[in-house]
Amino acid sequence: MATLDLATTFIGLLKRRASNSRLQTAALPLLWRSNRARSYCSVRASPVDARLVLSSSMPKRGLRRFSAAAATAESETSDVTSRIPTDDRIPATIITGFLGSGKTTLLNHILTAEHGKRIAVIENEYGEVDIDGSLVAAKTTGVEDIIMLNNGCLCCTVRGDLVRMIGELVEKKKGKFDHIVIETTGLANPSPIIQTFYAEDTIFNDVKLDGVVTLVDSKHAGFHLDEVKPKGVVNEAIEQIAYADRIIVNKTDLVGEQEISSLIRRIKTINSMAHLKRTQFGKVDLDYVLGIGGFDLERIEGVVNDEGSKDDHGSHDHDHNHDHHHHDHGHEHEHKHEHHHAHDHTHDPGVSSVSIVCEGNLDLEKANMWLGTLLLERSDDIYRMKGLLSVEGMQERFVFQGVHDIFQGSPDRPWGSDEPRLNKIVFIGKNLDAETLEKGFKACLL
Ligand SMILES: Nc1nc2c(ncn2[C@@H]2O[C@H](COP(=O)(O)OP(=O)(O)OP(=O)(O)O)[C@@H](O)[C@H]2O)c(=O)[nH]1
Repeated sequence: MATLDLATTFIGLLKRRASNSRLQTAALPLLWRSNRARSYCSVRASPVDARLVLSSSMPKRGLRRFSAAAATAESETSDVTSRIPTDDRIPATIITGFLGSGKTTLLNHILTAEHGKRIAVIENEYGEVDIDGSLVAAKTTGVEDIIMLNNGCLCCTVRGDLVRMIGELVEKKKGKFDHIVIETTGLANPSPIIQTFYAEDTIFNDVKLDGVVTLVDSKHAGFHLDEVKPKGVVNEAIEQIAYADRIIVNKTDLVGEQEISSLIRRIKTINSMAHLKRTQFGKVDLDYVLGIGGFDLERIEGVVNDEGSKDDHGSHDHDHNHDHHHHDHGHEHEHKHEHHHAHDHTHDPGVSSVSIVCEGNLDLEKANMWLGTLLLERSDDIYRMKGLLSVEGMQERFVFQGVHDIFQGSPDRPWGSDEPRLNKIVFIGKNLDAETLEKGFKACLL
């Protein structure tokens, strides 16, 4: 057992491995209480605060993350009401979506639109040699650099290339571009690409993941979502939706309203966090896809409050007058139910969203234990999560977000005097059981 300074907001957790069973009993310092007299970077766990129980095999990755975050924090002045340090790293957007869904069309739209941003593009066209046809727009606007990765798929064989290329971009051209856009192949699973932004110091220190934008082909998506894959093989179409911050339901000119509505309902079952828009030829406002802060703690509130992905056609009749209790429970089940009946095969991808909204104060140690254990045991299955918590004795709200075993959390602004202390969490993942999650959460309430 050890107590550590809590100067970090990033803690990588070791994935559970059969040979590491002792980790299963370890809890990690996910939540921590702030202290007004202390600066962001010197918040320390005292015996009455989160007690950190660390296994001797605390992953090196986690410790590296610790120092990287602390280095950022050191330059910050101490201001408890804005604990989250300013992040001036270069934002990067991942554009993903199934084959032919309109990724390059969106990229061209981004590159030709007036936004004043200097954009570096990394395009992963598996097996393609000639890019001229696909990137016409590149020649016409302020594109700083186009890098092709065409000897494999970003999520599999060329991750090292991605790291190297981003490293080179930063080293040689820092200050010459404002944003990086990465277009993946249609068969890419976004997860390893997302994790690269946290796992590699060379990227993490200079570049931050801004968001994952997923294109969905209105006409063909249903077919791909239904596809039954061999055991252990992911359905990329589902994964691409599950990890998204923004979903663009494209090619709406090719199908009728009923088909679109049904697809959107299905998408929301998988990912209730992402905002969603219907488009033709990827025509969206640029601020819908760039500068979205999908992984920023400051923006968690927008997501958990809007939760129930926004559809600009307003077809989502989410009940905003919820009773702060069991918020989305019925909603999720309703969709799951619908899903099972809509398809009469045995395939159940089991990727869904679960939300918990509940008023009350959390016991810090119990909440740490619950979340820590959940991540140690289920981090492979929990694709993304975001939350805003009310911790007993903490004046500020505690916000967090995570992607698999990467967890980022911090107190943000103080609770208002009349503000109900509402906890809100959204999980997206595989085989999530809403009741178990809710029960576990409620057991942490005082
Ligand atoms: N009808 C219609 N066609 C579209 C729309 N958006 C894109 N397309 C066309 O669909 C085709 C595929 O679009 P791309 O942008 O190349 O799709 P992609 O996702 O980059 O394709 P891959 O790189 O092969 O995965 C092109 O011929 C586009 O012109 C749309 O909204 N409606």
